[in-house]
Amino acid sequence: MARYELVKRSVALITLTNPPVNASSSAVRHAIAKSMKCALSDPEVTAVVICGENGSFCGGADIREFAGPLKGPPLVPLLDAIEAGEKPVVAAIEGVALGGGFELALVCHYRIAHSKARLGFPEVTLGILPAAGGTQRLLRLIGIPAAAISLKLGIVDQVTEQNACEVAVEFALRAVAKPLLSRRVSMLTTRCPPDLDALLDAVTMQVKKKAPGVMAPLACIQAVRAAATMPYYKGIKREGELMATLFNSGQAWALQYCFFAQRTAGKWTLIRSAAVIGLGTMGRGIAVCLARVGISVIAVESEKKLLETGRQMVIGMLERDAKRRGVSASLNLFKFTLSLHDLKDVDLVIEVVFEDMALKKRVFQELSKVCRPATLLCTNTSGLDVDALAGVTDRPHLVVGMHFFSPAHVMKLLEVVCGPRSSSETIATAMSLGKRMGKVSVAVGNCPGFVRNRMLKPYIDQATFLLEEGATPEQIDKALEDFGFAMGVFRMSDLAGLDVGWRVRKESGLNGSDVDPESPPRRRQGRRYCLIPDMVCEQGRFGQKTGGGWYMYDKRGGTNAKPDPLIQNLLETYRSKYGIQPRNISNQEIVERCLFALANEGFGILEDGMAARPEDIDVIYLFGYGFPRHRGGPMFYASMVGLERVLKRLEHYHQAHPDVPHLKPSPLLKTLVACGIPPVQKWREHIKTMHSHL
Ligand SMILES: CCCCCCCC(=O)CC(=O)SCCNC(=O)CCNC(=O)[C@H](O)C(C)(C)COP(=O)(O)OP(=O)(O)OC[C@H]1O[C@@H](n2cnc3c(N)ncnc32)[C@H](O)[C@@H]1OP(=O)(O)O
Ligand SMILES: NC(=O)C1=CN([C@@H]2O[C@H](COP(=O)(O)OP(=O)(O)OC[C@H]3O[C@@H](n4cnc5c(N)ncnc54)[C@H](O)[C@@H]3O)[C@@H](O)[C@H]2O)C=CC1
Repeated sequence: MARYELVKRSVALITLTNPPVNASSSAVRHAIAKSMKCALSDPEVTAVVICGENGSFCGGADIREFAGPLKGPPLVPLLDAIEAGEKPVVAAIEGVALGGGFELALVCHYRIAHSKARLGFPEVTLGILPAAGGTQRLLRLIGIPAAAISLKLGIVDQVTEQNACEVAVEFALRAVAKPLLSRRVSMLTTRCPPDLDALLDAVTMQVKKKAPGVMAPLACIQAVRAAATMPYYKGIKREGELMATLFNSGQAWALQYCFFAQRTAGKWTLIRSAAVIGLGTMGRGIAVCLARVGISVIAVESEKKLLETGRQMVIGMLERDAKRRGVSASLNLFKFTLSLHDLKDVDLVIEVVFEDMALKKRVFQELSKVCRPATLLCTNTSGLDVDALAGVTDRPHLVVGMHFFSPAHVMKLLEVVCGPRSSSETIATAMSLGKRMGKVSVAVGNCPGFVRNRMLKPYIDQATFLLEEGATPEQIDKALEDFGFAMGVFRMSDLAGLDVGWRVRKESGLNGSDVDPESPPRRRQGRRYCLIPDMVCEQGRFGQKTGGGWYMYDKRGGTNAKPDPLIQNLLETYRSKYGIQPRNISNQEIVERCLFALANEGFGILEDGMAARPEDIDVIYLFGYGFPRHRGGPMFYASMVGLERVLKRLEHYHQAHPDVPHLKPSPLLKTLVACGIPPVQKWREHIKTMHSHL
């Protein structure tokens, strides 16, 4: 519910993690209390930054908890303790800081807000008032006749267009030596106009006229009067008394009921029940994603033993997930079966069996027979033709790809693969189901590899070509990690498992018995091909899961990657076998070749109409491959480097490696350069004229 980490050696970063709005539930309050204790007692820590995950600081108290008895640490003492602490605490506000979230920001000694952040006390709309010192502190900070803009009012210390958390960390480092006394808002005196009584009377009149009979706004005015006329400790007591009256009033219950009713009414959904076929690596995670949002799930396996294993795994995952979120596991939503006939009434099916077209076709034919005519049929294939599957059903318009990424219950990205016959309603339903499951859904076209994996191929290819030419996995990874990736390409491949790509290459005739014996060395299907990844796999090295891949690990499943002399040997033998003279390769070349090849494929995808706009590609890479957010995504990065330069460098590299088609600049890149290099947001205008599959 809150992540605690040390950044820049001495700043404790506390990240609230309670999606969707990081409401301060009892579990979140508990985690804040624990993290603050840690930060204040650790001599290494000199300052603290509090932020929220997923672009939202904190949406206030968890309103769902208002119905039951107060659990977890009460907010007022928790907030008072933060303010009284001897280390500077900086709030990094993105998205919303509302209600209790704003109160949390007010006890921090400094506030850094993104320019689009929204701060405020919407409590009156829930029939209550900010009762964790909010009325008392805000008034002390801005005075009674408050104006309009938070920076001018002095609510925030800095407004930024950048990542608020990063700015706050730098700010915190500078705040370390400064005195904290004047930063404790509760110690300030409220600035009052001389005619306070007249002002409050006039506001009372206005409120009574505008909202006759409504209690909360009037209570707020009384709290304001307390802030103006009483010392903090008395003011907060008054605030608490007013809250107690409101909290137990029918008005508060009614208004809170309206809040949820409004959201429930908006939740008209086609999907109440779903089926998942195949409980392997992906199927389990997908089943958990569905159940997490209250959809009943029928889970299907092919054999009794596998069904039992799948069941155990799903239950374990659900229980761990529920524990982490402080809710009870929704086991009753599940039914496990071996028979597809049990799926006759479900609203949607997600097929997650082996990546085998013949098998998937058999499953889709069968589904076509057993499911009611309106059931949506989805596939999690990572690259097979969705339309070929649609073609074997009686309802091609209801067939769509829902491409999750591993681990499916964790990874945010969902590619919704639109076949040429998928109807708009089918696509919209899959997109909205993705959103409901908390995914970032992006509609993509039906081409081999779709968007993420199609782009990944040239990126990985470049990395392996660089190995042939003289680089090492650790050198390439270091260059990419310095660029901003959490993991370079080889560490990432070891994490994902090398066998998947190996199987795909075999199936596409790139290695194994199907290879044309006449193929010249290091060439396949008319283009350059690096054999090193296949050689690594042939040694049973599939990455972390086998204890070795591009690196060695202390054990199977280990995560601590160490350079492996065996790989070094393999590279040297390979180079001498094929007469390659290793050369020194600069980090610049590594970054350019990997990233420009990635972006170049992105231009190709836009041109083919397989993604609707560059923003979609960037979002896919941010959420589906950990592309460094501060670089904006591969397409935005290309625009920042300058399209002309990207074009020139690609031309240069393509000239040096003419047998690598991925380095040949895409026609769209050339068009954009020719038409004056529009900013990324305007590329769409130049793509519109081309054929879109979306
Ligand atoms: C005696 C001492 C006692 C101490 C008492 C301490 C006093 C307090 O601490 C008082 C409080 O904070 S009361 C809460 C104040 N905060 C609010 O009123 C914000 C309410 N939320 C919003 O305005 C919008 O959701 C928001 C603007 C945040 C986002 O809008 P969107 O349109 O993007 O999204 P929604 O569809 O509205 O919401 C998404 C899902 O989140 C749920 N949710 C939102 N805010 C929540 C909240 N504060 N608590 C619990 N659930 C919340 C919302 O219900 C929706 O859920 P689903 O429908 O299931 O998806
Ligand atoms: N593993 C990954 O990282 C990703 C995989 N995918 C795709 O998801 C699909 C599944 O992949 P994984 O979960 O990794 O495979 P897996 O091998 O872990 O699981 C497949 C499961 O399907 C079951 N199965 C096979 N035939 C069946 C049938 N007729 N009825 C019911 N169950 C059946 C198998 O017993 C097995 O448990 C593939 O299409 C794959 O390309 C997509 C994204 C990522």
